[in-house]
Amino acid sequence: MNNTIKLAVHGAAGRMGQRVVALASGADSVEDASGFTVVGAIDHANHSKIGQDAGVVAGGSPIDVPISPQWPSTAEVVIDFSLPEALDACVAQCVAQKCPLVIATTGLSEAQKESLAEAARSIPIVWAPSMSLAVNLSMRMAEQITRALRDVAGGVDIEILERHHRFKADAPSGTALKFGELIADAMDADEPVQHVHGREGHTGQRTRNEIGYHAIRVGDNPGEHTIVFGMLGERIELNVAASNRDCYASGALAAAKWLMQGEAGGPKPAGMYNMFDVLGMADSQ
Ligand SMILES: NC(=O)C1=CN([C@@H]2O[C@H](COP(=O)(O)OP(=O)(O)OC[C@H]3O[C@@H](n4cnc5c(N)ncnc54)[C@H](O)[C@@H]3O)[C@@H](O)[C@H]2O)C=CC1
Ligand SMILES: O=C(O)C1=N[C@H](C(=O)O)C[C@H](O)C1
Repeated sequence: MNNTIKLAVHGAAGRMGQRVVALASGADSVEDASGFTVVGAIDHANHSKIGQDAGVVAGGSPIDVPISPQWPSTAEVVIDFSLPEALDACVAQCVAQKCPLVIATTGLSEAQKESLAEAARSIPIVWAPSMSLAVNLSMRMAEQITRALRDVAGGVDIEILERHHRFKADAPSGTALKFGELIADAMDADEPVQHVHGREGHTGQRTRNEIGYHAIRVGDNPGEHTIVFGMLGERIELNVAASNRDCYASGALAAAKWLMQGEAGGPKPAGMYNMFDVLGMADSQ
């Protein structure tokens, strides 16, 4: 009897989708990736790889699952690495099939975030802009540093630098925005925090109440974030960088597995979860 988790990958022909398919189908031996069977490899109907074996597209052996726009009826959990414009249909399908969902796609609109919250009333969803352990740990560290420096004499200027590959479609990264959101909360400022995206021209002096964001697009960088805490006379730079995409793929697989491990033996109850929940860092602020 096959007790593996039946997984469908949405955006399966993309850079990330390929790595999820490769790890989940055992092309490399990664602990978080064991115990899955890929039953669906979904991509856009016009993608040039439609009809090709998803395992081969991902650079491995055939797995007998074609890249297809069709949703398999057998999927028990779905991992999405696609595009904002593809996400609504994916969420609707998962709600219709009552299928737990891991959402990794970034660059969502406010309306999409609201419909995710609505969907999470009927299915369990893990939604996070970074599935990486190191990034999520760094987010907790950034919160701590922010709190520790909150009352430092002379103040602290916090700027977020992110570097990604030239193909990335959204800026700043979802991860940079999440760092900023968490840091803004930890600043606990009297005035609303201003989120300033890049600077040009006669900007005037930097205010104390802002977080700056700078998006760098270079070559094949799989993702790097640096949080600069600049004071008068010294600074801290918190840097977290991926060497390749497998930190995100294995994190997404860990999230899918976590969703399938509810207390009653089935999936987790409907609700919106994030990687802090998956990694056991929800209370470690
Ligand atoms: N949360 C995380 O840890 C990470 C999130 N990401 C995010 O994941 C997303 C995908 O990233 P990449 O794989 O680099 O992009 P990509 O462009 O290589 O892949 C996206 C895939 O989605 C497919 N797609 C487009 N429309 C579709 C539709 N209607 N139905 C099904 N599939 C469709 C595309 O054909 C493509 O194969 C981005 O938003 C990126 O920011 C990327 C890495 C890590
Ligand atoms: O597009 C990418 O590549 C990545 N996107 C995510 C983001 O926008 O934060 C996560 C990771 O940094 C890689």
